Amino acid sequence: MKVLVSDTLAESGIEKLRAIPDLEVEVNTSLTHEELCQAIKEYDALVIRSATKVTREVLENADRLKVVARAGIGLDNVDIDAATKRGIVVMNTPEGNVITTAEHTIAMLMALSRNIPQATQSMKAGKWEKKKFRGKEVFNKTLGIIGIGRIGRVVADRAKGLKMNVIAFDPYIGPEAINKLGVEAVTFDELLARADYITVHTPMTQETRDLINKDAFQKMKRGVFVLNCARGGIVNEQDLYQAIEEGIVAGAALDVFVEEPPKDNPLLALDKVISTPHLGASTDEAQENVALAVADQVIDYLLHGTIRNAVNAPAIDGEVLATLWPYLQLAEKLGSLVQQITPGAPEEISVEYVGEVCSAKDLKPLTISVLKGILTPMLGDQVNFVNAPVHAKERGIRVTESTREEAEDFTNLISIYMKTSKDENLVAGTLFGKKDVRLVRINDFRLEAALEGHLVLIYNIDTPGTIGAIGTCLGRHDINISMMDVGQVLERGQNIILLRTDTPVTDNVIQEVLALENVNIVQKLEL
Ligand SMILES: NC(=O)c1ccc[n+]([C@@H]2O[C@H](COP(=O)([O-])OP(=O)(O)OC[C@H]3O[C@@H](n4cnc5c(N)ncnc54)[C@H](O)[C@@H]3O)[C@@H](O)[C@H]2O)c1
Ligand SMILES: O=C(O)CC[C@@H](O)C(=O)O
Repeated sequence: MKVLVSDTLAESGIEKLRAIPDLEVEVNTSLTHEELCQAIKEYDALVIRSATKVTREVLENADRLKVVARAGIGLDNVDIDAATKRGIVVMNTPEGNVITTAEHTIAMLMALSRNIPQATQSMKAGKWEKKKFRGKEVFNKTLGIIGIGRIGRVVADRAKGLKMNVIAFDPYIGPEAINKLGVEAVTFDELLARADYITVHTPMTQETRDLINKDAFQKMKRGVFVLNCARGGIVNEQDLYQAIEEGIVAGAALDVFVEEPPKDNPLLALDKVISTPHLGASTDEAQENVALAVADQVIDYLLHGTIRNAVNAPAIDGEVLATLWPYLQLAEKLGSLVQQITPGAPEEISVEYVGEVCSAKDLKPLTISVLKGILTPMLGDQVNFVNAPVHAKERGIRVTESTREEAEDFTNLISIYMKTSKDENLVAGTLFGKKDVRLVRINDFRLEAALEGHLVLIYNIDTPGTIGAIGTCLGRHDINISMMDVGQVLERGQNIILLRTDTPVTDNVIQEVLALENVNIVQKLEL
C-alpha cells in the first residue's frame, strides 16, 4: 500500500511509516493542487498538516484512497463531506499540541506586555529606545480566557503561575467545572469589561466567527491586550484594526489569520501588533507527538482496519458500518439540531431508539454519533467518534440510552431529549426508504423535513398572513426559500415553521423576521 505525505511531518513519523514493510512511503511537500489531483490516484493514504488542500476535486480523483490523516487538529483544509461520500476516513490527532499551543500563548502574552519583538527590531536597526518600549507587568492583572477547553485550561494554569487573576467564559462548561480549575466563571460581557488581557481558545464555528467584533471591543477596558492563537477570524480583523486605532486595544498578538499566509493585511503594519506565522503548534515536541500519532493511526487503519480519531466514521467492523451508516447520519444530524436549538451547557441527554433500528447489534455507535452531532457545533474539529464520549464525560453530561421495539407511526425512530443549563428540547427523526434522513418532531410539533443545508426555524402564532409576511421579508433580501414545512399544535394555536434557504440568512435578516407580528422565536441552523 502507498502512503503520500504531502506536508512537512517530523522525521520520526516518516520513519515509523517507513519501518512497515507493507507500506511504500513517498514524501512530496511541493505538489501543486493540479499535481496532487493526478498523483493521488495511486495512493491508499494521504498524510497532511494544514498546507495541503484536500478539495472535492482531489477526492474525486482518489480512486484507491482509504484515509486522509491530519497531523494536528484543524481540518479546515479537508472537504469532509466529499470524503465521507466516497467512504474515505478522515482522522486527526487532537491531543499532541495542547501544551505547546498554550505555551505559545503565554510567550505572546509576555512579548506583548514587554514589547520584545518591537524592541528587538529597533536594536537591530542600531537604536537604543529604552523609553519607547516601557512595558507592563502581568502580575495581578486579569486574564480573560474565552473557551476553557484543553488549551484554555493549560493557559489558565500557566497564567496563575504568573500570579494573574484568571476569569473565563465558556457557555458549554458549567460554572462549577470552571471554578474547580481555580478560575472564576463569568459571562461574556463581564469578561470583556474586567479583563486586562483577553485570549480566545475556542474552535472556529458559526457562533465563534467574529465573536470579538466591534460590539465586543466597545465593551472592553481601554488599554486591553488581545490575543488570538486559536483560529483566524474569531477576532474580527477589521474591527481589531479599528479598536487599535481608537486606542481601545493597546496591543494585539496574532498567531492566526483569516487568510494564511496573510496578503496585505493592514494589521501587520501596526507597531502595536505582534505576530507569528501560525506557530502555535510548532515545537519539536508537539510535531513529534502529532507525527508519531498520525503514523500509528495510519498503520493501524491500513494494516488492521482499526479506526482511531476519525471525524467521519466510528471504530466498527465494515459490515456493521454499512448497515448502520444511514442511522449514523440521522443520529448525528438530530444531535446537531437539538444542540443548535437549545442554548446553554448540556447537562442531560436521553436517546430513545424505536422500531427497526433496535435490531442493530450495538447501539453505542449511534449514541456516540448523537454526542458527536451535539458537540461539533460547540467544539468543531476537535470532536470525533472516539473522543465524543470523553468530551461529554469531562463536561459532566449525563447520557442515557433506551430502546422500544414496537414502533407506532414510523418503522424506525430516534428521539433525543436534551436538557441544558438554560433550556430543554426533544427532537425525533426517522429514515424514509431506509436512507433518507427526516426530522419528524420538535417537542409537540410534528413535521416532515429533510435535515440539510441552511435552515431557519420559526415559532409563531398561527394567524393568516404570517407565513406570507415571512416569505416577503426574505424575498426582499433576495433569499430564496427552497423548502418549507409547518408543524402545528392546534389547541395552542401555535406553529413551527422550518425553512430551507439557498443562501445563509444573515443575523440582520433574522432580526427583521423576529420583528414581524406574531413571530416569537427565530433560530438559524446549519445542517
Ligand atoms: N495556533 C495553533 O497552531 C493551534 C494549535 C492547536 C489548536 N489550535 C486551535 O485552538 C483552539 C482551541 O483548541 P482546544 O484543543 O483547546 O479545543 P477544545 O475543544 O478542547 O476547547 C475549546 C473550548 O471552546 C469552548 N467554546 C465553544 N464555543 C464557544 C463560545 N462561543 N464561547 C466560548 N467558548 C466556546 C468549548 O466549550 C471548549 O471548551 C481551536 O481553535 C484549535 O483549532 C490552534
Ligand atoms: O500543523 C500546524 O502547524 C497547525 C496546528 C494547529 O492549528 C492545529 O489545528 O492542530
